[in-house]
Parts: sequence; C-alpha cells; structure tokens
Amino acid sequence: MQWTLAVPLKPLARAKSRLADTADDGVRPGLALAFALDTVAAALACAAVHDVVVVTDDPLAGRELAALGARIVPDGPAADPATDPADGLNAALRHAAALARTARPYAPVATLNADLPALRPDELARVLGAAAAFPRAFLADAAGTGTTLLAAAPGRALRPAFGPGSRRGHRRSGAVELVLDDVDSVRQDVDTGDDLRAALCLGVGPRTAAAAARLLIPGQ
Ligand SMILES: Nc1nc2c(ncn2[C@@H]2O[C@H](COP(=O)(O)OP(=O)(O)OP(=O)(O)O)[C@@H](O)[C@H]2O)c(=O)[nH]1
Ligand SMILES: C=C(OP(=O)(O)O)C(=O)O
Repeated sequence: MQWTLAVPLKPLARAKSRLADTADDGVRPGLALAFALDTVAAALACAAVHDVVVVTDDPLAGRELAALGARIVPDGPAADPATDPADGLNAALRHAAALARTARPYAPVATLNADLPALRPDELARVLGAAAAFPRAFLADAAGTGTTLLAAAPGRALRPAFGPGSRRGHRRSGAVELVLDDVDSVRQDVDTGDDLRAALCLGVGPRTAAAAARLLIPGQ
C-alpha cells in the first residue's frame, strides 16, 4: 500500500517559537526550513510513500520543498478559532487531505509533522505498515503528549485534532494508538532546545546538521 502524506508547515517567520531560547529570530526561520527539508526528503525516500503534499503559505519553503519533489498547496480557508483552538493547523490538514483524496481517491492518507529532522525512511515505512491495519491510527510524539503522525485508510476521514494534548484527543476520537519499538525518528519532533539535542543524538539530516552546527550547540 502506498501512502499520500500531508505535511503541514507554518510560515517560517512564525515557526518554532518555542526554540527562541536556542535559536534567535535571525536564524530560527532557516532552522525551521532545514527541519522541513530533511523531513520531506526522508519521507520521499520511503518505499511506502507515493507522494508528499506540503500544505504551507510560505513562498520560500514552498519553492525549496517543491524542488525536492513535494507538491505544494496553500493552507486554504481557516476554521472557526472558537470551535477549534488549533484552527490553522487542523483546517490546513483537512484541506490538504481533501486535495490528496481528489488526486488519489483510493489511497491511504497520513499527516506527518514537518519538524522531524531525524526521520528515517525505514522507520516511517514501519509506522505506515502498522497503521495500514486500522481505519484511523496515530503515533504519539517523543514527549508523550502530542502526535507526529495520523493515518486514515482509503475512504476514511482523517479528523485531525492536533494541538496541545493531541495524543489524548486522537485516542478519544477513536484512532488507534500505534505502539512500536525502534521508531524513535518518527516520534522525535523538535519543539524545544532539549528536543533538538535529542534529535541530534539520533542523527539528523544534512540540512539540519549544517544549520545546528551554526548554532554551536554544546555537546555537538
Ligand atoms: N500549514 C500550516 N501548518 C501549521 C500551522 N500551525 C502549525 N503548523 C505545522 O504543524 C506542525 C506542528 O506545529 P507546532 O509544533 O504547533 O508549531 P511550530 O511552528 O512547529 O512550533 P511553535 O511555534 O513552537 O508552536 C509543524 O510542522 C508546523 O509547521 C498552520 O497554521 N498552517
Ligand atoms: C501540534 C502538535 O505538535 P507539537 O507537539 O509540536 O505542538 C501536536 O502534537 O498536536
């Protein structure tokens, strides 16, 4: 089974705000772009992935990710922030999933965060292989409260519920939590300086390695 992946990416100038103590305003957008490029490059190299749709309103990121082979779509209409606190992100994912389904109606669809710079294609293939057994499934992030991947079988709506505490939200929505060994690279999202150090220990892709080297992170 070959998947379409929808990867959401915030405009770079606003992305990765929780990394402000590790990377200042001048370098953070470049770091967020490096994470996204390494994430998407690894996803495109995964044997279980047919195509990657990046949903972003950022023109520079759009150009660079398109050059890797991703399809770029804009965020689309936002939902009502009163009913959905992660308004922008979940609306963007619903929009991307709908476009993906138009292009490939019988394909399974999964979302993957753009901040997984240590992502390994073989580990992603293992997660997608496990997800294929369920109508909807998800993988918790390394911190244990969020979600890095949400998957839906052909004909099933994704129903993304990303945002603070999304692990619990996805569980409550009926999605099956995937509990797998040796898929750390798919779970290690980077929100904080500690997350970045953990990702560097796992081994990041070349763009993140170069960007992180410029930050002179102790222990590198
Ligand atoms: N297209 C799109 N992607 C989003 C939006 N909000 C968040 N994302 C992406 O969703 C994933 C998880 O987002 P967060 O961790 O909440 O946001 P972040 O920019 O990565 O980090 P913080 O600013 O520290 O919250 C990342 O890949 C983000 O780029 C949005 O409004 N639109
Ligand atoms: C939006 C999410 O990501 P993060 O943990 O990076 O905020 C989430 O896990 O639902």
